[in-house]
Amino acid sequence: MLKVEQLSKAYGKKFIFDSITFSASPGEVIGLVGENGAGKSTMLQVLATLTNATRGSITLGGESYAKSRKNIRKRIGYVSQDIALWEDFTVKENMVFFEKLSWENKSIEALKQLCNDMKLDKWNEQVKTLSGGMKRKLNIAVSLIHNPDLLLLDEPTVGIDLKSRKEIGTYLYNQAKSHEKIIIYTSHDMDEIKTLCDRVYCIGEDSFYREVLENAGSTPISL
Ligand SMILES: Nc1ncnc2c1ncn2[C@@H]1O[C@H](COP(=O)(O)OP(=O)(O)OP(=O)(O)O)[C@@H](O)[C@H]1O
Repeated sequence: MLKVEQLSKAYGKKFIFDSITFSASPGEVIGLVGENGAGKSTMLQVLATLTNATRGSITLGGESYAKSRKNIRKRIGYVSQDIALWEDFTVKENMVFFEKLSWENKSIEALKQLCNDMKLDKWNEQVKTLSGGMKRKLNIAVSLIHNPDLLLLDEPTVGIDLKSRKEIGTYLYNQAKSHEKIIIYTSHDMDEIKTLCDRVYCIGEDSFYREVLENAGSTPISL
């Protein structure tokens, strides 16, 4: 269980969000929505331990972020909005490179299977020759190498075609359900959010998103 209590983040005197409380259980897919600048990426960065909260507490499976930061990091997968891959390396070389940096030992076969499960079959091709959708899939596959309990994805499906979007969505959904992972992801695609998410949290000024989601039959929760 991820528990976020009275979490605030400020840059200087400006609060990006203030006193936010929510939780997520293993197996849940959580959508985080809000307008540009609402603080979605900042929230994911705090949850990913990339930046510190100003106030509040976070625990993952009972373990405190404040007390066990190093250990918590091993349990988190994070995919930023920007693709973070070696463009001149092949898919295989990227997977092997990031496996060496990770805390897990995975065989080449297991790494290849991870890519195949995502319908990413360009194993021996250089990343720079892949489409944007394929790169996004590889970025997600890299984040899963160490088998994280909590997967944080910042707009994982932005700018990619419907087929790849659906493949990524289905894959992530199955990851949450079959492997009891908590997935929190941001998107501006409300159809996708409605289809995939068990729960939707709205951050910042949320009246627009609330209305769109409610009209689509979803019940978003304001943070
Ligand atoms: N390192 C930083 N220093 C100061 N302000 C920052 C920093 N990072 C983000 N911000 C500010 O925090 C606010 C929230 O930004 P954030 O990127 O979290 O929004 P977002 O909801 O993810 O937006 P988008 O939908 O455009 O990705 C913005 O006003 C941004 O300018």
